Amino acid sequence: MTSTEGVHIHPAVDHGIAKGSPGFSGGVLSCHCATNPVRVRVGAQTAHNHVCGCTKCWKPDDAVFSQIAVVSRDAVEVLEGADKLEVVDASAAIQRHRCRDCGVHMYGRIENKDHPFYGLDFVHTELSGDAGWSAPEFAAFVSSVIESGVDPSRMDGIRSRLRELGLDPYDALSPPLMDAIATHVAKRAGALPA
Ligand SMILES: N[C@@H](CCC(=O)N[C@@H](CSCO)C(=O)NCC(=O)O)C(=O)O
Ligand SMILES: [Zn+2]
Ligand SMILES: [Zn+2]
Repeated sequence: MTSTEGVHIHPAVDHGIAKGSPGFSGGVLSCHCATNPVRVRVGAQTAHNHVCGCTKCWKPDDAVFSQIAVVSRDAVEVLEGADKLEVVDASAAIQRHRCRDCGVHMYGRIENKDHPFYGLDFVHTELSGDAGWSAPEFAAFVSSVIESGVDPSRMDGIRSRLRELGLDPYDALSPPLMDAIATHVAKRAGALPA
């Protein structure tokens, strides 16, 4: 059996996963700047929280995965420090707005109205001091951690640890999200009724 001792995923899950609170209605995310932090209000509970191994999502120092969830873009408002925000990659589907001083990603927005997830922003709820955010439910883009330099020999341990935590590992998004994407594509192509 593969040992999971000493396998770190992300600080928000390494010591057990906090459950979301019923009725939780959001909070304020702050970047890591000691002075004049960027502050972003997320005025609703998040959904589809997951850990993500892709190279594009922001990870705290030494974490192998990011933790990221979605929320309606209407619920996201920059309260302070808008002048410090810059888009990491304007050509990406998810335009991640990061603090140019500390590098933390404050929200990721989809501007393409044809994208299956248009209307949802991506946020890292660990940037909030509030408890009650929706709990991570699965692990996405697990094989992608290799692209960040993780030795492939560590993958058995990483996948075992994810399963131990109850975060089923996938090399893309979870099956329900992949089905939602495929349904959107099929409707646009006329393969399914709109
Ligand atoms: N192997 C690539 C995968 C990058 C990727 O496709 N990431 C996903 C998930 S991010 C949140 O779960 C994605 O949808 N990306 C769109 C975008 O970043 O704009 C890698 O690791 O880079
Ligand atoms: Zn900052
Ligand atoms: Zn990602």
